[in-house]
Amino acid sequence: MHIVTAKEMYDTDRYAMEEMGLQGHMLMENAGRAVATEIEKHVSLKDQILILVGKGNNGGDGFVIARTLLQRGYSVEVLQIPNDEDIQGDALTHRKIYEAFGYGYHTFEDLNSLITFSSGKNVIIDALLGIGVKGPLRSPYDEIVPYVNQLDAKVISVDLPSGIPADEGISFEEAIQSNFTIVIQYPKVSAFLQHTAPFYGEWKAVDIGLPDHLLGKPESCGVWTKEDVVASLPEREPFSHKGSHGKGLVIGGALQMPGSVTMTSRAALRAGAGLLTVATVKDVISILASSVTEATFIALEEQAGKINSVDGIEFSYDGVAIGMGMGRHPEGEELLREVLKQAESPVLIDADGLYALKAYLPHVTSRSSPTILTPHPGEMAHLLGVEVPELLEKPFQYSRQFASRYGVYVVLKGAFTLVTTPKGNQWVHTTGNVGLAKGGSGDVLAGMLLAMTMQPQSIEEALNNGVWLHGSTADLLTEDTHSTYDLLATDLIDGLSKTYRTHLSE
Ligand SMILES: NC(=O)C1=CN([C@@H]2O[C@H](COP(=O)(O)OP(=O)(O)OC[C@H]3O[C@@H](n4cnc5c(N)ncnc54)[C@H](O)[C@@H]3O)[C@@H](O)[C@H]2O)[C@@H](O)CC1
Ligand SMILES: Nc1ncnc2c1ncn2[C@@H]1O[C@H](COP(=O)(O)OP(=O)(O)O)[C@@H](O)[C@H]1O
Ligand SMILES: [K+]
Repeated sequence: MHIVTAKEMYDTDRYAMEEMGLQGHMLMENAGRAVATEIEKHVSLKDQILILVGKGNNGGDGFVIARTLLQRGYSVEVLQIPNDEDIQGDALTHRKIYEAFGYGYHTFEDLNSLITFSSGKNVIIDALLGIGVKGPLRSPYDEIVPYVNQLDAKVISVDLPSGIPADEGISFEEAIQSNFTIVIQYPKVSAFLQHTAPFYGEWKAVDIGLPDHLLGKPESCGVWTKEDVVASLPEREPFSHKGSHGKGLVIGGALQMPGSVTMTSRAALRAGAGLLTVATVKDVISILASSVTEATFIALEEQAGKINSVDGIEFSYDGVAIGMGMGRHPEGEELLREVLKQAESPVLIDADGLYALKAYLPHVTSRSSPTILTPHPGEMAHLLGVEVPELLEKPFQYSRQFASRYGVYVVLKGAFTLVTTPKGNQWVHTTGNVGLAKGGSGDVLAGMLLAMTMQPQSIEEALNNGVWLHGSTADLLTEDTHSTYDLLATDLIDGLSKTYRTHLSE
């Protein structure tokens, strides 16, 4: 499923109108009817519905929705916010059609009109502003929005909650807090930003008949879905052997932190790695050996319980993951450099490895094999040299620039984990839940991703399939045997079996 900016939506729209003859009022008819059909799933004939109509095309959708719902027997009133002469173009066409059906509307004079017409309504349809919103809300929207937000009614927004910009990096002051948003054709970027997504409530996209190729480019920014996983995750070949399923190496762990590397290793094996070696300090091996019985070990030189060097490792692996529980110490930088120089396989860098990476970053571009970084926002902000809130304002832009500058894959973790390829393709993940916000979840993800990168699929597919499996496992477990309070990272490792069996064995 594509994710679009306002400009991409307008460009697609223009192309459909100018090149394909899908005129604006036809698109608006499609949009309004599709939205009305979706609204029907959330309301009943007993509900009292008020549709708030703004000045632009979002308001135009409102007139189509009103006509469609009235024709289907619902109790609907319309409050048009601008004066009559300010409704123009396709929106005016649809108001005329609406009136030709014999339906009427009220016009907003001051806040009292809203107080009067919202009284007794238990559903408000927000068709005030769409992707054309610019700057802070102006009068009278700056009064209307807070009033709607304090009403005790179900609020359903059309396309996006009014006041929320479509794109990232745009500040806003107030916006409609929706219960449900019916997105027109493609979700907009703001549906996936930590500070704007909550305004949407739940959302669903409806098809208004724009063919996919209209965006004029191959799909390069979208939501990675179960269908994508099913289409790209390779099946196990009946005659394959352990070597065909990838020989992985995990470098990490310190005497003070034996747990993370344990979780990474077990997760890698559960996710499908054929063979796994853990290179760590001696004391960690004695702890690990009993819980990761399938792995082999390399004892590395150490200082004060931390890995000091990677001497003794022969880099003949299909994939390497480094950094989990390694600790932060000056030697970390040197040993990471060695790994990046010597390993001819994909190298995934996580956690403490990311802190050791910063000085070496400019040299990463010279690697001929993929380099994968899996930062959470704090680690990513450190690599970028910006503050976390600044990063979260524009995660798409920051990730894209960073991935292309250094030629790396970036898995920016969070509630909407964002995978970016060096070419700039971006995939958002909506699986996973707050149960994952607990130490260790990231270590488990690193192991799953390591296993995935060693299977016969592209790195782009591997990372996306791994993130999807990780999030879906959390979702399955919290639907069933666990809650978002008690879920442990180790539960994810064992729960992975359920995800594979439930989703991927049909
Ligand atoms: N393919 C498409 O793009 C389609 C889009 N449609 C709808 O059209 C919408 C976009 O239409 P428009 O471009 O007319 O944009 P809007 O409906 O968002 O309206 C923009 C207008 O609102 C006013 N406005 C902007 N910012 C404001 C602020 N801060 N305070 C107060 N008033 C403000 C301005 O008068 C501006 O011209 C979409 O969100 C969608 O709902 C559908 O009708 C059909 C197809
Ligand atoms: N609120 C949330 N909703 C969904 N997923 C989350 C949430 N918080 C964290 N996660 C996921 O949990 C993992 C946490 O990783 P990370 O921050 O590296 O933790 P740690 O290193 O402590 O294990 C990531 O995969 C992230 O996407
Ligand atoms: K809206």
